[in-house]
Formats: sequence, structure tokens, C-alpha cells
Amino acid sequence: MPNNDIEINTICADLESSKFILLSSGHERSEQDEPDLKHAGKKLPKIKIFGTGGTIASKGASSSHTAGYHVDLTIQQLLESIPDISRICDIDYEQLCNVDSKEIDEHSLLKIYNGISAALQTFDGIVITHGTDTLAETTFFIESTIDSGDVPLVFVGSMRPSTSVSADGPMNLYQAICIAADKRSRGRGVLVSLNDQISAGYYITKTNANTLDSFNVRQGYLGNFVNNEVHYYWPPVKPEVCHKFKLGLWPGDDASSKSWSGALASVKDSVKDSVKDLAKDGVQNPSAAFPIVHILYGHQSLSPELVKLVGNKCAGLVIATMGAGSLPSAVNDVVQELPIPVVYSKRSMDGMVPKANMPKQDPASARSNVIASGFLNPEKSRILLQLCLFERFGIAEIREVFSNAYGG
Ligand SMILES: NC(=O)C[C@H](N)C(=O)O
Repeated sequence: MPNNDIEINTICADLESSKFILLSSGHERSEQDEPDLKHAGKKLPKIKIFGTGGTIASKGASSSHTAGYHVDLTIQQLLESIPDISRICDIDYEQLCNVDSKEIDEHSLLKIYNGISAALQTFDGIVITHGTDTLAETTFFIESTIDSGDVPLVFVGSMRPSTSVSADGPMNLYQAICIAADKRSRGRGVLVSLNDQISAGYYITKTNANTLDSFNVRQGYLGNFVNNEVHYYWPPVKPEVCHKFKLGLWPGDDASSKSWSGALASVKDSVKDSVKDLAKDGVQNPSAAFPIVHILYGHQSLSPELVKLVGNKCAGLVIATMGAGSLPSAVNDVVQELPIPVVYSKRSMDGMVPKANMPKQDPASARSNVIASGFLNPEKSRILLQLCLFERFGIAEIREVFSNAYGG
């Protein structure tokens, strides 16, 4: 069958972007292809697709280059590279930003948060394209801050740029849209679709910097996608241990119940600066700014001076400890003198930091500032601590939140 160009009608309000042509799908259709809901007289699900950049939107110098590429494609161009989906869903698309995910910061997170929050009112499923390097941080943040009810939020990226031989982006995107449109994806919260696997955004971690099989999820994959079929291994479920924060609410200035005056002072300063920047960028909800939390990497001869220096420049600190909470005694001593909460995470990919391994402190004391991260890695611990500080939680409440992840 010839591969004719196909016209897709979308539900964009803007006429200019409400149609696009599939220039070259490279895909011959057959009776067994994706279910044709449109011609079965069924109402098509409405799917919103947000573009944020990443390798999936990148071009390299030649078809054999899989490194040294740059972000260059818009979400509209990405959609033009996938097979016709007009028989299974109506789509609307929007570019939120177009960057390598190393550039995703609090501003971009808020744009993604605001985009998803608004789209939840109207759409049956939402797809977000994203670079893979920090994808797990964004999915953790979104699962922790948005209750999407039944609406699936499917994040997708790729490991090869669009220009490479066997680029994985188009298939990954196609699968993500099919997953978002599939009724069986409802009630599962934030999902990640990559390399034919479906995972929970809360648990996923990037474990390989180069291969197509770049993500790993020790809690197990939720399902897979093979030849236009979505398969789930489990009924709908959301991560039980996830603490939900309400970003829209700024609790005001009454910090009377909190014992962390040092941390709160830093929080206030960082909030002031961030609010200015956010307002400049025209981001809605500028009050939702985040306190600064840094991460330090533990190693032999880690300098207590460095820990002190960094600890005095932030509202919270995460340390990737050696083993299950190990740090040199001199570092433990300095940490306990800091006026901020310090989360002990781990540099090992697997396992957890239990609270039994924290340096001995008097839990009743206002100075007991060390918290175990449980199974959360340093980058997820950082986001969780930021959210706790944003909510102006005191040390006991922060501990309680981390205890969901079996730390505390
Ligand atoms: N595979 C990728 O998407 C990596 C890229 N550097 C990014 O995170 O944006």
C-alpha cells in the first residue's frame, strides 16, 4: 500500500495549528492496526500533548550521531513524525518550553504543573514529552503535587535524537499517546512510557546514560506496549507512599507552630527572589516559589568545611551518603550544628537509608535536624524536602513525610 500523506484534524482552537500533515509515517496500514474508534461510532478521547524538549526533540549532525545533538524540533514537528492517530483520539498540542532537561528548573516545573492542572478540566489523557536526564524528577514532582483523578499523565522521551538511524522518539511518542487514550490507563496517576515499557513516574529512575533501556523501576513495570496493544500487569493503582502537596496554597506568614526559624528565614529570602523571576516570566501562580535545597555527594575524605559552607547557603540539604547513611564522623558533627533540615540519602542506586542509621540525636531536641531518606534517591529527596519547606513544615512533619518512604 502506498504511504500517502495523511491529514490529521486536531481540536486546537488556533486554526493555524489545528491541522497538520503526516509527511512520512513509514507505516503501512492493515486491518489489524490500532482500533478504529472513530468508525466504530465511538466518541474519541481528547488528548492534550505538551512539548518541553529533550533528546526526543533533538537533531544531531548526521544519522550516525547519538551524542552532541541539540534541541531543535517543536511538538508539532514531533507529531508529524508519528503514524496517524486520528482514528483513536482527538489531539491538542502546546509547547511549554523547548530545552534539554538539564535546564528544567522550578520555573519550568511550574509551567508543566500549570499546564497539566489546566488541561485536567478538559482532557481525557495528557502526554508530556521531556528529556530523560531529569524526567524522573519531574514525574516525582508532578505525582507529589497533582491529583489527576482518573486522567492518565503520560511522560515520554527518547534516547536517540530524531535524526539518528532507528530513532526511538517517534515510536515512544506514538505509544505514549495510545496509552493516554486507553481506558485501562485511568486511575494510575503519572506514567512513563519508554522503550515499550510502562512505569510509575513516582518510582522510576534513569539508570543508564546511553542505552535505549535507560530507565529502571525496582518496584516493577506496570505494563508494556506491543504491536498497538497496551498490556497492564496490574489493575489501576497509585503509589501508596506518595505525600500529596497542594501548591496553589501559600500558608501565609504565620510560622508560629514551626521550630525552624533559620530555615524559614532562608525560605522567605529565596521565595522573594523566585517570585520576582516568576512574575517576570509571566508564570501564573507566582507565589508558588521554592526554597533552595542543595545536594552534596558523599565520598572518602568529604570535607566538613564544604558541608558547613553549603549548609549555610540553603534552606535544606540532602547528602548522598556512602552505604545506608554513612558519613565521616566530622561531617556528622557539622551537620548537626546546621540550622536547617538535612536529609541523608544514598549514592547506591538500590536499597534504603533507615532512620536507625542516623547519627544519634535527642529526638525531643529542636536541634534534631537529620532525616533519613528511606528509599528515595538524592534528587527525589531534594524535591520532597523543597515541597516540605514550601509548605513550611517543621522538622516533625518533614520526618513524617519521609517516613512514608520508609525513612524519617
Ligand atoms: N535522552 C535525553 O533526553 C537526554 C537529554 N540530555 C535530556 O535530558 O534532555
